[in-house]
Amino acid sequence: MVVSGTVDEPVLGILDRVGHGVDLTDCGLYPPALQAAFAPLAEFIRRARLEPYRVPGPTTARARAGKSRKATAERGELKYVLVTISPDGELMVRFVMRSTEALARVRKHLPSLRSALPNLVVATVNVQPAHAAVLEGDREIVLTDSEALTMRLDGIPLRLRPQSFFQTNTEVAAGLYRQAREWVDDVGPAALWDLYCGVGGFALHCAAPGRSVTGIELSREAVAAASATADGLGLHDVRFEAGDARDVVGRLATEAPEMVIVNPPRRGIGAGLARALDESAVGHVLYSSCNATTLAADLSHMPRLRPVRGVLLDMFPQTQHYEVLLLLRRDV
Ligand SMILES: C[S@@+](CC[C@H](N)C(=O)[O-])C[C@H]1O[C@@H](n2cnc3c(N)ncnc32)[C@H](O)[C@@H]1O
Repeated sequence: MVVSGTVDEPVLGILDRVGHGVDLTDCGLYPPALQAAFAPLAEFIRRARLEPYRVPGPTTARARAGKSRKATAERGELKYVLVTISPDGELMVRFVMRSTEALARVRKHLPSLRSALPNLVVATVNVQPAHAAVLEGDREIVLTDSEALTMRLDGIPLRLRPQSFFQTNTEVAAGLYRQAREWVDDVGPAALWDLYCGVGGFALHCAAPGRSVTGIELSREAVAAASATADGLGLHDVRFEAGDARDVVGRLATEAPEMVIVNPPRRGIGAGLARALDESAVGHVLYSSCNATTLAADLSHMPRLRPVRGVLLDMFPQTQHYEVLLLLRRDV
């Protein structure tokens, strides 16, 4: 939620085209248990005197002439409140602030927030000093004993830490992983790679006796989280490596698994990895994409891998975005 309004009347939601806050706390997208957190969070903002950050407004003629700096000056501290609820009903709340100016007040009043929200297990302050449309900064200050939220999907306790990626819509994510598992089991590979694996959603869902699964992901934190889940479940044939998925190009030529899952960011996997998959001995690719444009571009570099099954998932309801899961099979 973008925080706007005033310290006494904070508005949680989005900014409209002209920068005015729009209250979205009654949006039907939110699960009721998440929605129930908004009023206590607004009360916390009032109590801890967390002044909402104000985007520099449209410049006045005086300001444009350099006669008044005030008209465009940034004010306030609190930019966003990022709220995640786990399927078990636990909350992670991250306050994205311009600086650490209000940190002591956040710490001081946190106990009152915790009594209002007993299901709050992870609370952090993220410092994002830049005036840019960037959701979070590099510095994360954890205020609770716990640093991770357990996202239990189909009995698999995925560990979500602040700054790690998690699919936006947990219920749809569970459906996505179930669909992937079904198609992977139909193919029945003995060796499977999960590229761009994050905290291991696909890899851990697709584990099976006699199947070796390797997840590769850039974020070391996510790899540590995925490995901890695999260890906790006693899945010894599922391992995770920190690295760039595009660097598997060389390995694909010498030790190609029977099947590869890719779930890249919006930019897609790119021509290099797409061509390497196309030219490898990989029999099936499962491509989960949140951007059909880059998916199409990637597919154009994989002419020997034909889409044989596809499903569209409404991962981002009430937006024009969607997730696509495609099963590609090598044309022989
Ligand atoms: C769309 S998310 C998918 C995560 C995971 N598959 C899931 O279901 O939660 C993309 C992931 O790719 C990771 N990533 C981005 N660029 C990468 C790269 N070049 N190599 C490996 N991982 C990358 C990001 O850190 C992020 O976790």
